[in-house]
Amino acid sequence: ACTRKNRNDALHPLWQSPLTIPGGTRQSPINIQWRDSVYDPFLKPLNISYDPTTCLHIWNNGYSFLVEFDDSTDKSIIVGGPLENQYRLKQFHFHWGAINEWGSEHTVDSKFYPAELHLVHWNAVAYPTFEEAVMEGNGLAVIGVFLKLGAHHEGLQTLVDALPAIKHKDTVIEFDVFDPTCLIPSCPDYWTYAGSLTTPPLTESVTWIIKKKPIEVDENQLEAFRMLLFTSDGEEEKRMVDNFRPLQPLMNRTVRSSFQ
Ligand SMILES: COc1ccc2c(ccc[n+]2C(=O)c2ccc(S(N)(=O)=O)cc2)c1
Ligand SMILES: [Zn+2]
Repeated sequence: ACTRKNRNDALHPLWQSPLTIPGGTRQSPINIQWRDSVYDPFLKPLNISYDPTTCLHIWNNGYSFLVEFDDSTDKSIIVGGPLENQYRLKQFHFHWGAINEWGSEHTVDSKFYPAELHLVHWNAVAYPTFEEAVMEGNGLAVIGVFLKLGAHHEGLQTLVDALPAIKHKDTVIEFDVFDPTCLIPSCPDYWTYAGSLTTPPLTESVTWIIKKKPIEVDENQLEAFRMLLFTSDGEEEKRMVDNFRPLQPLMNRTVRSSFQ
């Protein structure tokens, strides 16, 4: 039997750093208790306008796979909702489980979904670079969309077809045109709360916007996520699964809803 020096060996490198931010008061993810969320009539509809040609590439960064966008202009932005001004789309990625019983980062009334999509935007009005925005309380806005097992998702299949080419960590392929709007439910309802990045550097810079309605994907599409690897080509293979952070304490926060 193999002997591990310590438990950390078992953990993906991402989690070998401290899991908690000392003095963290607004960490993510959290459980969203539907009946404790507070309807805010002043929340605006979220306005999403993405230019599909700003899509650059899809890559495996060793903790998820992400599709990155050219964020040097205001061509792909979100505005409205709980946000003070517009935020630029930088990338989207997913978190998922080894089986369909879990995988999402946020939960709703303690229910896990098999996966969760994060569309990451930054406040280019207030800050000159993404790296600076990551360090500021109003620097980032992430739209969270739950994935549930159900019908085949046509838009997602375009991504799924590219995954075999980025099986290993640090592999990347061109991705010329993709409109992530097809991955966002048309139902306008969302919850919103002040939180953090869910991977290091775990900075408390995210306005979370969690869509109430999930999108449906089929078993083959979820299985395609699970054939990705955390590891580089030539290393001992470790399947990329369970890349979600444990739930964090709500502490002194209220989750607001855009719907009654
Ligand atoms: C300043 O150094 C950084 C900054 C950001 C980094 C990062 C490493 C990985 C991911 N990021 C991210 O941008 C990032 C991390 C987590 C998330 S999440 N899962 O949407 O909270 C979104 C984006 C390093
Ligand atoms: Zn994420």
